[in-house]
Amino acid sequence: MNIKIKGLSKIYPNGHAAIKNINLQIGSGMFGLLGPNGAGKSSFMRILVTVQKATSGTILMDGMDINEHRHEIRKLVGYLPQDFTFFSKLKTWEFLDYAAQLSTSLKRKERLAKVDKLLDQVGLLDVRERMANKLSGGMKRRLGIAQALIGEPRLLVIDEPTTGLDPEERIRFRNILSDLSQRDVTIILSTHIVGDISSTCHNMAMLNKGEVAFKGSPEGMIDQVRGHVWQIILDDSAFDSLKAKYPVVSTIPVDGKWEVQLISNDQPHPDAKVANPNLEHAYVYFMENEFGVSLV
Ligand SMILES: Nc1ncnc2c1ncn2[C@@H]1O[C@H](COP(=O)(O)OP(=O)(O)OP(=O)(O)O)[C@@H](O)[C@H]1O
Repeated sequence: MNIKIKGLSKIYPNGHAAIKNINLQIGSGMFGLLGPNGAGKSSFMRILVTVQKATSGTILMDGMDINEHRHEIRKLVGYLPQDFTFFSKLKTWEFLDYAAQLSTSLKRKERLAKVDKLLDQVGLLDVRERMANKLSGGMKRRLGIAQALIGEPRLLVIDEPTTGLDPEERIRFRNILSDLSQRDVTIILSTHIVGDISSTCHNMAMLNKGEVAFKGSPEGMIDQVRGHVWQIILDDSAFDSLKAKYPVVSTIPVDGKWEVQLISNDQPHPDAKVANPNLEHAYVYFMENEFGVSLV
């Protein structure tokens, strides 16, 4: 699916501008939307899946205006919201079968075959008889993905799927997403976890305070910070004085001192050496306003 977003803004009735003049183009494959809590990711995604309307701007999905073709577009979209909840009295397979009845016109036998195929795909076939509300947090998210996929959407929108998952479940979830992205489907994944993006997405945007702070590839975002990440070993007092001035991205205790990585336009200390940047560094760099330091 080809999505063109032009001049998109959302102002809530209380006057809060949650998203401001967003312009983006999103093609097939996995697209990551990175940003801190409150950046406007959920507002943006709810507009994309037609759950709420923008205040201004346009979205074209394969040339169809989202406001004029809401009904058709809903059939093309699968959505896993951040606060996805379950019907407590349904078994795992029953829950998915219920979702299938809502979003497909398949006959019972085909439907049940599809339910089991999807449960297998997300690694839940072994627990198909378990009550859905008794699944672990990670399993619930995977069932959420299965329900979003059941109608064979061309666009899959997933809001903060890995928040609160343990590292093993997070990796498992990322692997499921990577498998999905091999198909001809557009997946938009929102997250505040940098690792979700670096391990799954070739294209991305970073939102900060409702605005697009960066759009491009993760490598492109890392390139922007090259030469601005510095590494240095400091004692307690030197560390205290530098951390008051510069955004610190990592600290490792080494022999009673600190190995520190920080972001600065200029060499922050005579002993500081330029370090190799990663996406985490770039994220901090593009959040510079949070630190009141102008780095770009
Ligand atoms: N219905 C609403 N009325 C007023 N303000 C809202 C409403 N919904 C969201 N906001 C505000 O808009 C901003 C963006 O919220 P949004 O949920 O879109 O951000 P987010 O990036 O998804 O963050 P989070 O991960 O914390 O949900 C926040 O400041 C939020 O408080």
